[in-house]
Amino acid sequence: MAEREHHDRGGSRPQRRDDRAGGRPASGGRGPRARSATAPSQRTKRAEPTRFAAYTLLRSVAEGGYANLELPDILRRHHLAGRDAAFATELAFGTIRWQGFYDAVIAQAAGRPTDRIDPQVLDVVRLGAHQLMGMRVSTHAAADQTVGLSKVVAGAGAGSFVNAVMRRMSEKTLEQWQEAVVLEGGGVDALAVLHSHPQWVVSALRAALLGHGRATAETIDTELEALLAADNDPPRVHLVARPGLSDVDELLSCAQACKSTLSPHGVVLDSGDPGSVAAVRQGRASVQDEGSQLVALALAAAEVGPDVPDRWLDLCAGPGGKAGVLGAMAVQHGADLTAVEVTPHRADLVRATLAALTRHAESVGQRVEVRTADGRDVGTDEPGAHGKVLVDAPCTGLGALRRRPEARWRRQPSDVAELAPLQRALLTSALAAVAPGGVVAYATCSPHVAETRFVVSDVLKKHPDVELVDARPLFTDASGAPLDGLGDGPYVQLWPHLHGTDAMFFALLRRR
Ligand SMILES: C[S@@+](CC[C@H](N)C(=O)[O-])C[C@H]1O[C@@H](n2cnc3c(N)ncnc32)[C@H](O)[C@@H]1O
Repeated sequence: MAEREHHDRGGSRPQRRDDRAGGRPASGGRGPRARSATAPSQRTKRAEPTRFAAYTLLRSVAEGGYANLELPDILRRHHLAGRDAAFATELAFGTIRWQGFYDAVIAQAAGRPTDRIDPQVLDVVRLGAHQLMGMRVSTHAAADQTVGLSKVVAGAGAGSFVNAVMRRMSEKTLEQWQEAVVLEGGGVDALAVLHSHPQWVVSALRAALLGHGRATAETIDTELEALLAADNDPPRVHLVARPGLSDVDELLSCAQACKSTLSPHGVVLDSGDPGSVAAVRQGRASVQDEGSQLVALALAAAEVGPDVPDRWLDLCAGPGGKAGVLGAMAVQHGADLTAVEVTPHRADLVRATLAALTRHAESVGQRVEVRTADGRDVGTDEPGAHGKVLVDAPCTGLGALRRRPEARWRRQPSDVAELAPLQRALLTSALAAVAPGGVVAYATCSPHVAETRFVVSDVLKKHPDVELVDARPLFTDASGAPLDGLGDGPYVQLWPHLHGTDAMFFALLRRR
């Protein structure tokens, strides 16, 4: 590709304001950009495949698609692999993450609110903004390719507008744009623009850091900025070797990877496609965040009374990531696993995820079963039948924003209230389904206090026969050493900016 030498994924995000305080220049070491004075008629008239693929992904997301799910097909259709696929992915995902900040910049550069810009043209300009401010694409290449893309997707008439906006955006450094768009008064509103999060999400994360004891009045500003910045860092790909089916050495031997420092069964991929790893293709290993691995391993390690049944239950299993680890650990402990999922197509995903494990369990005389059912009924249907139950509750996913670039713009504050009764009902059902002496783990990939502590404390009020267990000793790193920064207990809250994991919440309840 013509401008290949300008592709640099090392500096793929707008720099934080903190970086300026350290004296580093904005935009990855470049000063103010040279004005790009090329007339639109002299710009390219074609769309280069990586930009076109990124644009296609943005349009799919605008129409309700999920970036992670759409990406593989779009890359295939545009024949992109290796560095080109990585460039297109970062261009699209980074643009979606930084959309809030870029829209504030674009509104000023265009002299009109973004809702008065044609949505297709707006997406093209957002991609241009990310090339200018988030990736080290040269000003000329970014402008040329962005104008070319606009002509292809929106007609020649769009070229002049896009050319003008790109020129105005390139007249300021990132640092100057941060100054220009930040809202007066600072606080949550300013952080929301600077770190490209909706305001309500910034407020919820602020409350979560305080509510879980991670931050105090003195440290909250620093902690919150660090957490928001971590949400904008593209996460690395982690694999888990399902215990008994694969191991870390096998993954290291066939992938460019290094050992996880957090999970004894995990590796961190340096590069490459997880689908090229045989163990992943065969369902003996899978892609999984380290925080999710730790949650499944913690429940597997939890002690239960002597007479509890050798039956473990995953009450909300789709698509089966934690069930894969929990089921593998169950088989090693001589227990069976039942994975329940209410949505039929997600239950099918769980079946596919657990196929290799199911065969392995049968070969040693045990059972791993997937059931399409409502988890809220299991407690009534099978009271006291299980020794360990996982409730990985449906939640807002505010702890996994870095993995799902569009999620922050889709979620609404009302989602929290809407999910609340379901979360309480599932935990109540789990407590009915567990035998005396058995344990229930309640987990979410959200640190929102209303989805975590409040759910557990509400349900506990109605269950005098249930006690909260300090979950912190169950969370150890890959060497078995206690994990730092887990809070004051008895709950565990992981944090992206501290542990490098999704912000998983974990509570352990034991039925007396
Ligand atoms: C957070 S996800 C679980 C993720 C899963 N544990 C994993 O690691 O792959 C929550 C799941 O619960 C399912 N769910 C929602 N309501 C449910 C219900 N009433 N009974 C069972 N599953 C439910 C959702 O469809 C979703 O697949």
